[in-house]
Amino acid sequence: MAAVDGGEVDHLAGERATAHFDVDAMKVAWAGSRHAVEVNDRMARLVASDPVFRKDTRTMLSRKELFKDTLKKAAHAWKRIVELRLTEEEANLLRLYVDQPGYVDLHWGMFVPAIKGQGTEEQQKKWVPMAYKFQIIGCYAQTELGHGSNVQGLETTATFDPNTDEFVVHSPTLTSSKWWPGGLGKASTHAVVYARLITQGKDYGIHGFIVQLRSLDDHSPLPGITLGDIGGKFGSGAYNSMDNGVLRFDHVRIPRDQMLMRLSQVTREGKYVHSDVPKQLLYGTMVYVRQTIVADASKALSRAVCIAVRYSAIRKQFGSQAGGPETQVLNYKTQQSRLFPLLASAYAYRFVGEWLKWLYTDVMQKLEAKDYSTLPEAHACTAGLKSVTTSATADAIEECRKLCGGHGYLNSSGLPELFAVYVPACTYEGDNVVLLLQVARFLMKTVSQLASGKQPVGTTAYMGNIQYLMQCKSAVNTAGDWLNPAAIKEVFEARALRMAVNCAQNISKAPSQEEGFSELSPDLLESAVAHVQLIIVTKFFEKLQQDIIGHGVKEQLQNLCNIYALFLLHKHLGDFLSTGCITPKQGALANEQLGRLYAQVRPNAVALVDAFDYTDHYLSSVLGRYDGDVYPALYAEAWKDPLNETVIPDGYQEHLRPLLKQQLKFSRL
Ligand SMILES: CCCCCCCCCCCCCCCCCCCC(=O)SCCNC(=O)CCNC(=O)[C@H](O)C(C)(C)COP(=O)(O)OP(=O)(O)OC[C@H]1O[C@@H](n2cnc3c(N)ncnc32)[C@H](O)[C@@H]1OP(=O)(O)O
Ligand SMILES: Cc1cc2nc3c(=O)[nH]c(=O)nc-3n(C[C@H](O)[C@H](O)[C@H](O)COP(=O)(O)OP(=O)(O)OC[C@H]3O[C@@H](n4cnc5c(N)ncnc54)[C@H](O)[C@@H]3O)c2cc1C
Repeated sequence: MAAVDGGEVDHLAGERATAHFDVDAMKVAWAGSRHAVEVNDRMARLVASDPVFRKDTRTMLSRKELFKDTLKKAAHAWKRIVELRLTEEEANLLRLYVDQPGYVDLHWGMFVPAIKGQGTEEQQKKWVPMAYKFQIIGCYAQTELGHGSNVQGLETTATFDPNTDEFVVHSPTLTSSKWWPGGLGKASTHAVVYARLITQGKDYGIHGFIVQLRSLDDHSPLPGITLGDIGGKFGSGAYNSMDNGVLRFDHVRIPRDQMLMRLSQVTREGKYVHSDVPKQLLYGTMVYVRQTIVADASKALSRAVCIAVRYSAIRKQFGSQAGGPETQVLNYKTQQSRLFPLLASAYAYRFVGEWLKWLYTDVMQKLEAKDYSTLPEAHACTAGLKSVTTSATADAIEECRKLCGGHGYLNSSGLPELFAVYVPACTYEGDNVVLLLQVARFLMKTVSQLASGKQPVGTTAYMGNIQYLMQCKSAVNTAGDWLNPAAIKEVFEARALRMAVNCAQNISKAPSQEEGFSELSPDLLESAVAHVQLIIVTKFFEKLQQDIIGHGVKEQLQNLCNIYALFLLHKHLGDFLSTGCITPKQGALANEQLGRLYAQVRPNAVALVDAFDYTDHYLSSVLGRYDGDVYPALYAEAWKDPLNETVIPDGYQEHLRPLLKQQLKFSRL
């Protein structure tokens, strides 16, 4: 049992008893291995049992209190990591379960990877150990007030001065102020700063530099540096624990060797030298983080779905004819058709995230061997999957809130905070529309190369089957035919290819490629989404080909995979019909099959969310409690609100009493 802090009575026991599969084996399938289940469980319990990591009053804290609490938790987490000599894997999980965004996320998630990816061996030797020991705290300072998406438009300058062998870092305009970097506002001592490199009078574009921002003695900003927090953000608690910051430089000097020089160098004389590597490797840290964001999407989504499924099994409304029991809302077909596709999506994102991690590692190994051929594919996959999974997850968390009715709107449900903390994922690390346009660009390039006979590889390999896919018609005849993976794959491939080819044909009619791309960009977005959804569906099918152990586990995953695919088909029916991949009748059959699959998931729903193995501490939701004892928890939680600290509210004497005593008379009455 995962819940370390659940009650004694299991109100969901009846639901758990109806499951047709081995939940422990499903935990292994979800986590990836038995080892992963064990280490996740151990770290989650470690956090849940430590009073410093409590978070039940987080949404009631002021910004200052919340920030201080975040500093305390980060320091305590580090203390525990050192005391217990945790491995890197354990430490990362411990931080995950602490579950409060803070400067450490950017320190480990971007500052260290940026130095590792873009620094020379010598630079790594100097900076990485200091960062690993927390002798310095770093952040990733790229975005500016005036430019975020358009990285080439950044204005901060780093001008080489050969007289002193230094770069002079400067913010020439208001819009060049660094704006947004997490951890910058109050915590970081250092940053990887992206600035235009100018040497010998020439602008060589954006490069990364390590810049010290604050004194290591008293934490005050160094001379020439202006620093602050950019202000409160969406929602209570949530991302306000993070000190997203503003930074300005007034001719700040740094040694030449603090330019990250793995990709290009400036010599002592000021000569610019570019290595024989693609310049896009400068964006490598973003590719790395996008890949981790896809894995995070399944975490956030599964968390919301776990709350909504458990609560929907407890919540009863209507249905009693002659004094009998009311209906669990989970039994309503509408609830199922809204909730089960989200459950299926959580599993789909988990497996595609696993695959993306593999792809990223594979590409990195190839890059080490100077093989850059898979870089465009890695960029397109990370950008596309980041975009599709975060957009769907943000929408899904809000849907789960609605699925929980009125109580979902209470902070104690955990859903408002989860939504507020998650929704910026659609923007940070690349705005989702901007990223999809990158995928579309990649697809248009691939389509244009088909004519020259170039065989596409990787996730676009299906495009090589153009002769067939442009004219095939689905052979589905009955609802049951939609359970055939080949039938599903064929229509998803045909839809994606036909949408891409349509776009390419329409672009070619425009006066220029650029104008055509711009004019067609709404269609290009849809084409990119179709391609990315195909990847997710394909990777789910591939997962099912692997050795999956445990009674009934594979059958459940097959159902979820079919639900994910057929739900998408139903949602994007217009695409499938307008491209002629299926007929209206076949669309209706898919929907019929979807209803049957929901019925099969129903008795397994609670067990399928139990397989996520979340503690009550991590879920932090009275509605999602493992024991299902929702009502006493909701009732008790209300009394913790600061408004209930006194029976008579503050302000009664000044504002309520005079009103009630009619001391202020309305002259016309
Ligand atoms: C209960 C509640 C509590 C819950 C708590 C939960 C706790 C959770 C913890 C949460 C912690 C969160 C931690 C995450 C922190 C978030 C961190 C966010 C950090 C940031 O946002 S950093 C800033 C990121 N910025 C961006 O992403 C900018 C986006 N813009 C770009 O990437 C580029 O500028 C863009 C759009 C790609 C355009 O670049 P440009 O140079 O103009 O390129 P072109 O379009 O002209 O393309 C040229 C060529 O390059 C190829 N290309 C582009 N990018 C890449 C790449 N990355 N890799 C490889 N190749 C690339 C492109 O395809 C073109 O190729 P061609 O062959 O066509 O020429
Ligand atoms: C919570 C949070 C944390 C962040 N952390 C960091 C950090 O640690 N470090 C850091 O450097 N940055 C950080 N950022 C900044 C973040 O990376 C940028 O905000 C993000 O890349 C989007 O850029 P933008 O703000 O310039 O949006 P804009 O590009 O200005 O987007 C505005 C609108 O324009 C549209 N748009 C833009 N370009 C195009 C186009 N070519 N075609 C069509 N539509 C377009 C977008 O879709 C969007 O609708 C963070 C942001 C947030 C919200």
